[in-house]
Amino acid sequence: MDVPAPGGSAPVISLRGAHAVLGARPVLRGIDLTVGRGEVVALLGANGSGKSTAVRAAIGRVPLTSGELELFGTPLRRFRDWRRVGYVPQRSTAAAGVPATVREVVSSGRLARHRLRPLGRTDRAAVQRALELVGMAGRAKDSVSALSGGQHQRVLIARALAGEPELLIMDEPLAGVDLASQHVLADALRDQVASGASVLLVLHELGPLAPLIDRSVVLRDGRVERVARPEQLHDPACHPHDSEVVHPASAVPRIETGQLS
Ligand SMILES: Nc1ncnc2c1ncn2[C@@H]1O[C@H](COP(=O)(O)OP(=O)(O)OP(=O)(O)O)[C@@H](O)[C@H]1O
Repeated sequence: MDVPAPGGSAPVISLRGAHAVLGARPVLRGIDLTVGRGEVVALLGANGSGKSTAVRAAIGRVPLTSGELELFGTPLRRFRDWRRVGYVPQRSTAAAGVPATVREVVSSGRLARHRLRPLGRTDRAAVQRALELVGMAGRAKDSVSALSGGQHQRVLIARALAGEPELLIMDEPLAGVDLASQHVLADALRDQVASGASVLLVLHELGPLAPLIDRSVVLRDGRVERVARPEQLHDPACHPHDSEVVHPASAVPRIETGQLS
């Protein structure tokens, strides 16, 4: 049985009893993860605990050996509306070395919306807005290969924002990003959330994003170890397992809907 999200609408992500195997290794071992509409959920845990695999499973990029996944209330096998989802993978330099400008890379975030049609005025405005949100508008004409790692990360985030997704998934968006830029990203995210977006973030430290986070889900060895409010994780970067336990998510699914009280 699925758990209703706050407000009664279907959760944007509903992953239930997810198991996944990579190579011969069981990496997800029965994960429940629900993100309700308008919620900001942080996925925490030690290296190798399965965070990246869980978010990739949550968008169907890692097949489940058992378990269920629904996006916006639709089972994955029937879900087609990918323009509602923006995904920023774990830091990659995939676009580096490509002879593309910052604006071109960010514009590619509109692909799912405009397909092969040329960018229209609305598309261009969304691209410009995304560039401004991450503080990269001044570098729009530069080649991405001329950017630092942190700037590159901001461009990839802008690419996801340009698609105006209802669900934004970011895998370690703060990795290698200086504190000033982390605040820029926090402001960009706050803006998205204010306009109704739901967000799933993989993080090692909450940093300036802490005030935005409704719920933290801590993974350990491919399982949900606990679900907590951010303030209950006094130092998630160093001691993700020392914090106060609220409830195991699997035992108390109500918490997974963000109804911590
Ligand atoms: N392609 C793969 N083949 C086999 N094992 C894999 C593969 N990708 C990841 N794994 C293993 O799955 C486990 C979980 O990896 P995952 O990247 O999901 O962890 P993580 O929590 O995101 O870690 P980190 O904090 O280091 O990014 C690790 O033990 C990893 O070695």
